[in-house]
Amino acid sequence: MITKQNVLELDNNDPIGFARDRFYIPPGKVYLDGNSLGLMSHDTHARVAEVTNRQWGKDAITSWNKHNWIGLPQRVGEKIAPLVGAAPGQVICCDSISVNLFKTLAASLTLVQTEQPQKNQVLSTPDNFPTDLYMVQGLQQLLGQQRCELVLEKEQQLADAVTDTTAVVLVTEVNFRTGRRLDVETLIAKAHAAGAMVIVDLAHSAGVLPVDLDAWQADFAVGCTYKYLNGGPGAPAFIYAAERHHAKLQQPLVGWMGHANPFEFTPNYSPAPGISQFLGGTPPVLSMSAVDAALDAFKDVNLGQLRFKSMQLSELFHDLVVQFELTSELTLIAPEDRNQRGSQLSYESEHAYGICQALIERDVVADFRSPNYLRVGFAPLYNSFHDVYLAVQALADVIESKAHLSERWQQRNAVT
Ligand SMILES: Cc1ncc(COP(=O)(O)O)c(C=O)c1O
Ligand SMILES: Nc1c(O)cccc1C(=O)C[C@H](N)C(=O)O
Repeated sequence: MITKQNVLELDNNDPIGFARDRFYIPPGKVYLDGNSLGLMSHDTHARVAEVTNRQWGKDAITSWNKHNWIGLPQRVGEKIAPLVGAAPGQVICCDSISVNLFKTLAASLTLVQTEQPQKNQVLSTPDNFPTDLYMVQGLQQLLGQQRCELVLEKEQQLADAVTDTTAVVLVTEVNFRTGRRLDVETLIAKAHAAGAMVIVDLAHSAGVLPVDLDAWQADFAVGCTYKYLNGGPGAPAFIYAAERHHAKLQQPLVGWMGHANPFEFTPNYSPAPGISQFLGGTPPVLSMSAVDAALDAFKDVNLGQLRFKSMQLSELFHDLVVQFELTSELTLIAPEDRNQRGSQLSYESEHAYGICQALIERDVVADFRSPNYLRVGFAPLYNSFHDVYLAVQALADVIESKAHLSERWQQRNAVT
């Protein structure tokens, strides 16, 4: 039997508990939606004020040099790099995951097909996040099936589905619906043995799992900064490209910021060396500055301890769900083994939307994913064990009072 006292002890003994004070916690709320939008840190709030008040407000255009706005994509990329196991010079902050997928898909197809023109398939999973699949479909339309054909295989059979015609494997480490974490390292080894490249989507990994791109020998990776990196709504994404590919890189969205000498304004494109050639247009200075400041919340936080706490949080949540006897309404679809999960739990329920809305009414923020999943995200930087206790208490209250069955939940919001 888990008691409130046990839970408070976990908080008292939490070696990274100090990080919670770095964030604005919405007053009176338990926020378990950092897997969709991370919370704002005090540093981020202060930086946005500084950038608008002083940099833009007073120094205006001189800030490109004076405050090094122009170097933000590289600077922020270098700050993300240690969180994803990348040595310097391989990560840059820019665009959205979707746009970065387009660039890395095109670049990897070109690299593979230069040596092995018969390889035309991009292998992925039907339950990948839709934008990942749409980007391949768009490229397939543009390049034709001879150069790009999307092939889908079940997540757990992905490694065995790599064939002679596989050019690129596009994999998301943590499934956004189920929270299942894939063994990306083994997948990369299998793909490489067959002469294919791998692009890893780290949307639900960066800032919460110990990602090791260099050690895994990943070819490319993409990720967002608005979830566990807490960069803010619509914050720019990042790209990783392994250094061994830099000399031969070719990506189609060549913009002036990715030029070797953008301020020479020459008519012909010549790529900047290294990772910078993935840049397209002008960086979004306000939101990229927010990301820059948000990353300081990881200062002195050990990533192993972060992962351990994330697993403890999800385990505590589910143990309490079992203790409160809620499993007849909620079926766990995340793996039972906490090692095989990212930092979220997902439950299937006929009434998942109503449960989610009734929870929000009780100041517990989780989210719903179609058709009938309740997702609960754990952000170990700022979530406490007590948060989890309060959340499951509220969940028990929803189910006991049948608040989830209210007519009011017949109509769904546009964004869930
Ligand atoms: C796995 C995954 N990839 C991509 C995205 C979307 O990427 P973006 O909106 O930054 O293009 C999301 C969620 O927003 C996601 O969960
Ligand atoms: N990126 C989002 C957005 O711009 C609005 C609302 C939600 C999101 C999301 O994070 C979706 C998300 N990737 C997911 O895991 O469901």
